[in-house]
Formats: sequence, structure tokens, C-alpha cells
Amino acid sequence: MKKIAILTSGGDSQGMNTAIRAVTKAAINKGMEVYGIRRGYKGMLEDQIFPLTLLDVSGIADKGGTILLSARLPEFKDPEVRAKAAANLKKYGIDGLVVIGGDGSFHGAHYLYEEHGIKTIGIPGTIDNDVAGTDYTVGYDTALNIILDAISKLKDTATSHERTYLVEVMGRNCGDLALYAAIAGGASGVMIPETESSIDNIADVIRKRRAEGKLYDIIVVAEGVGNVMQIKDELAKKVDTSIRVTILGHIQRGGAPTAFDRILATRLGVRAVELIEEGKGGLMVGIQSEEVTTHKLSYAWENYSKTSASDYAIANMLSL
Ligand SMILES: Nc1ncnc2c1ncn2[C@@H]1O[C@H](COP(=O)(O)OP(=O)(O)OP(=O)(O)O)[C@@H](O)[C@H]1O
Ligand SMILES: O=P(O)(O)OC[C@H]1O[C@](O)(CO)[C@@H](O)[C@@H]1O
Ligand SMILES: [Mg+2]
Repeated sequence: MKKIAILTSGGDSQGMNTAIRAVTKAAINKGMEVYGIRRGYKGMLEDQIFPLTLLDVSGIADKGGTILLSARLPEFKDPEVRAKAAANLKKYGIDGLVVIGGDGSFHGAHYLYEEHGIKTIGIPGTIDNDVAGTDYTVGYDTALNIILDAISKLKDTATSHERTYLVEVMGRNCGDLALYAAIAGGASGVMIPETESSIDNIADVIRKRRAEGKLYDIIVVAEGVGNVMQIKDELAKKVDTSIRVTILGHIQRGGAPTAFDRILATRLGVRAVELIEEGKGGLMVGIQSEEVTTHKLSYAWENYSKTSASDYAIANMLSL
């Protein structure tokens, strides 16, 4: 009988629980024995490994966070640390490992396969959408919708007080959350790390908007651009509107996953189990043009270049 384990690693994202449920149910359905690992690679190293049952994953498809807990273990970059962690899995006779996490977690899974032959399959779970080989990562859509909800609320108060809001959103070095929140939220400007933004241009847009009688401005700033307070100070030298900064922070990582994220997590979870059943490892699953696809784990970072210049142009064109 095949034995597989599941862990969640890096920043949590909405839909991780949905993926855990899908993997566990699909694997048990196929007659596999399933183990959970608490706290990501840290738990793998510290032997926090336990049998996962159908009851454990019951009723969690709609729950944010991760029942397996998540952690960051920088020491996992050390091959000796990975060897100790791999030995723990082998102790239980586990040969397949589903890693739900972002690009960093995929690096760990890649090395476990290359160095120790553990049949790792990565499911992209991060709000950042910074993984190649998938159009969307699990959690991104939910985080995007949280940002849109926040932008709507900020528009109300910004209008009442005729203010300019700088809204800082997460995404690490990826501008997708900011760019698509700006497009869907009807923002007055966007700053993303992939494209050089000029404060002069933003100031220009604000002046033009006000000249047209518009009462508010929402500028979405990706965290990867730099210090939003410094951006505020620079902007304040160029416009005479009252400026406020809202940093959305970890609220973007919580709450129930959207239908999109639940369906994505489920499809990818089931495919991950099929791949292990086929004896495959060192792979990631993703969604590309509506199809579930597989790539080598290293594809995730070696092919990463996701910014859409045309969508950035659309966001700017509609900012006025
Ligand atoms: N180069 C690497 N080699 C081995 N393991 C790594 C490497 N990079 C990251 N990891 C492991 O993966 C964990 C999670 O990585 P990271 O903090 O980058 O998050 P992530 O998986 O990219 O998710 P997110 O970006 O959404 O937080 C790290 O704490 C570490 O244990
Ligand atoms: O939860 P932490 O450790 O504060 O990390 C925050 C980072 O994690 C993410 O939420 C997910 O990678 C990033 O968007 C953000 O930069
Ligand atoms: Mg990451």
C-alpha cells in the first residue's frame, strides 16, 4: 500500500484546507495511507507526523488557514537538515509527499526529490501568484477579492473627505494582486515592482482627476515597490490633496476561500494524488488555460515572468 504525506509551508493561503481535504480523500479513495505533517518542513524535521483520517478533513473545504499549520524553516536550505527530515519520512515508509506552498516551498520539495528520491508533488498555495506553470495560485483569487472589498470601503470615506488613498497590498515581489485589484477596483493608479512607476505621473493623474471634478483617488501600491510612507511623503510634495495610507496586511490571507479557489484547490489536489499513484515525483501541478497541467518543480521559478504589460497599460489608461 502506498503511503503519502501532506504538508503546508510558507505563508498560509485560503484554499490550503480545501487542498488538504481533496488530497486526503482522493488518496484514501485509491487505497493509500495518508499522513499529515504539522508546521511544514519544521514538522518534518521534528517528526510531527501523524495519520490523517477522513474525519480530520471533514468540513474544512470552506475554512481559511491550514489545519496542518504552516511555518518557515530557513535551515531547510542546508542539505544536512533536509537529509534528517527525509529520514523521518522514510522511517514511516512514506514515499510520496504533497507540498502545498509557494515558490520557496517548491525549492524544498525539488531537493527532497533530487537528493532523497521522495516523490514530491507541489500544489501552488500562496496569495502572491508568483509561481510559473500555473495561471493562478490557490488563495490569490480570495486575497484579490478581499482587496476589492477594502477598496470599495475606502472609496466611500475617500469621497466624503475628498482624499487620496494609498492602499498597500501584499504579493512580495509580484505585482499581480495590486495590478488586478487596480483594474477590478477602478483605481486611480497602481504601482508594481515589475514596472518603474513615476510619482510625477501619479501626481499628474491626481491633478487631472481633480480638475475634472473627481473627489477621491485610490492608488494601489504593491508592497514590493518599497516603503509606502516614503511614497506618501514624496507625493505630498507634488499634490495638495489630503493623503492617507492604508496597509491591508495579513487580513488579505484570511477568511473563507472563494468558489474559484476551492474548485482550483480540489482539482489540483486530486491530480497530485493521481501523479503519485503513477509513481511520479519532482513535479508541480497548475491550472493553465482552464486545464490542469504538470511541470517539473523547478519550472515554477525558472520560468517566472508574469507581468502583463498590456494589463498595466489598461490600468493606467482607465485611471483618469
Ligand atoms: N532554496 C530553498 N531550498 C530549500 N528549501 C527552501 C528554499 N527556499 C525556501 N525553502 C523552504 O520553504 C519554506 C517556505 O518558503 P517561503 O518562505 O519562501 O514561502 P513560500 O513557500 O514561497 O510561500 P509564500 O511566499 O506564500 O510565503 C522556507 O521556510 C524553507 O523551509
Ligand atoms: O506572514 P509574514 O511572515 O509576515 O510574511 C508576509 C509575506 O507573506 C506573504 O503574505 C505570502 O508570501 C507575502 O505576500 C508577504 O510579503
Ligand atoms: Mg513565495
